[in-house]
Amino acid sequence: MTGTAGATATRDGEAPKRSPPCSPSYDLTGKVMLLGDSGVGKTCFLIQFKDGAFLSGTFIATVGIDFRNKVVTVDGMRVKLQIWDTAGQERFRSVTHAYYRDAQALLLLYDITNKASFDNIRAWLTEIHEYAQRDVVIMLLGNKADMSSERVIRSEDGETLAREYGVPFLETSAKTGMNVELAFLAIAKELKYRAGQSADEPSFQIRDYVESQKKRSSCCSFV
Ligand SMILES: Nc1nc2c(ncn2[C@@H]2O[C@H](COP(=O)(O)OP(=O)(O)OP(=O)(O)O)[C@@H](O)[C@H]2O)c(=O)[nH]1
Repeated sequence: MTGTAGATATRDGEAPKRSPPCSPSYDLTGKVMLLGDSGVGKTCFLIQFKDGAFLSGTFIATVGIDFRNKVVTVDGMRVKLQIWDTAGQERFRSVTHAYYRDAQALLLLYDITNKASFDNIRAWLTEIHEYAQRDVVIMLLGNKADMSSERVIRSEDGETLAREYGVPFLETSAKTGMNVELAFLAIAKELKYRAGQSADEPSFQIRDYVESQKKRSSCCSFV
């Protein structure tokens, strides 16, 4: 028996009941990439956001590139974030460069306990300017903020670098979840704003938004 797409099977003679038309479970989609040196916590950051879990134990470096989807709701709009987790190791760079072009947002991570990962941020930004779209949204993240006793990069150093490049900055922890959701929500809000969905709203500034939420987070435990 041949069937009709979207129809539910019935007894002979009865009109087939049609399924409701497929409606996508999101209003907008955006591609986000996680970048930064190997070991800064990109995979853990993504898993914390997607599943609310932290992978501790043996570190397994990402090979190539992988992605996960998550739909977030901002101001009543569902934004599907397609999040690409890249390998930080140098030998995979040529693979990941190919994915920069159609990314709308890049989360660039360093590890606050690893000076080299912070020093390499300028080289990452050079690569981004070479391979990504000119108007790509960039956010700088100082990860592993839970490891305060091993900190070698001060928060002010991250802030100064971010200001120099005109990008928003957050310290985060993929272990505790600190500021993980805020980073993605800020990106989703910016993508929504850029898509013109908020034409009647005052203009959205991602750096101001992140700063205001950071202040709320330090005063009222909001993440
Ligand atoms: N304490 C703490 N450890 C973390 C955090 N994020 C990641 N780690 C640990 O750091 C190590 C590296 O984490 P990954 O997420 O695999 O690093 P990555 O940046 O994806 O590395 P590549 O795949 O090689 O690019 C793992 O042992 C994690 O458990 C964090 O926020 N706090």
